[in-house]
Amino acid sequence: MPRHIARATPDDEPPKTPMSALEATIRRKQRELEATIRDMGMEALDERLQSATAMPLRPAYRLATLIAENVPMGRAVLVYEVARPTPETTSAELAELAKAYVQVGGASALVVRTDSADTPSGLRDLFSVQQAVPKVPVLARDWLIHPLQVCEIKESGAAGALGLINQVTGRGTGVMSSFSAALGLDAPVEVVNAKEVAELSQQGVVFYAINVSVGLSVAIPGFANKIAHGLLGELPFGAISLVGVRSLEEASAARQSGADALLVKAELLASYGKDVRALGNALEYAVTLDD
Ligand SMILES: O=C(O)c1ccccc1NCC(=O)[C@H](O)[C@H](O)COP(=O)(O)O
Repeated sequence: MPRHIARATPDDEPPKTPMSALEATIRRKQRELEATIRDMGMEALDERLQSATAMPLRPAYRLATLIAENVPMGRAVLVYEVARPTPETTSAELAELAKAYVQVGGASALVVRTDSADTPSGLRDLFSVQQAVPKVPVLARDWLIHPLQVCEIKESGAAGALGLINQVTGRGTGVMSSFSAALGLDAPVEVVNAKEVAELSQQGVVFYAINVSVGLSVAIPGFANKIAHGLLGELPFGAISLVGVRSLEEASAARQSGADALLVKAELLASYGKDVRALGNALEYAVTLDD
């Protein structure tokens, strides 16, 4: 995705600051949600939000629980991203890929993209994958900006969501985080600096996400690992961490820096093609800590 979207300005107008790709995505998301809420009506929206809180997910916090069980044994939880290999891939094919990741590839949890820019049937994909691997926590990956999205994700049977980004939701992050928690969902909050961690931990946030590709337009070897290492060191005692990794080297470095769970991103999965077993073995080797 390009970092900036260039906008043509007539010669007599002062040049405008280019809209970042993130801003453009969030504006699109806002438009999509506004249309959904307009069709649904405010009353129905209120009812939907209330009934979701009245019936929280059971068991709750499946990913956080899995991490709490594994970390004391010295094991990292590997969360694989189940991405469509081609735009034509169906929900059923995605579910088969998910099964392979769990049964042969060593995934302990999965993430499915639900944004309309990635799939025409995000919530169906999420539902199909969760049905295919009922014992495994499956999370949605989307841009989370409204509680309605959290309800939809819960209603699809998922265990949680990735995509609550403090840089995007700002002062609304606390509300989104506690609403997700009230529904029993895991929704780690993506942070980029120590100030955010300090503010969010004051608000009771305990599960943090680190995306090392954020804001890095120049590929300096080892720089992303240093960022992850620094942020992991800022997390309060007892906090849970999930770090996104794009290579075996990043997986190994994140683990050595103390990451509890790793989001194994589509780039890394794709680099092994169909050899899911080889991928699982390589990852296991990369994240095993020497005594
Ligand atoms: O993308 C990550 O590395 C990541 C790691 C841990 C938890 C969540 C993560 N991503 C969720 C997001 O919503 C991303 O910030 C967003 O999709 C942008 O991702 P990218 O285009 O790969 O920077």
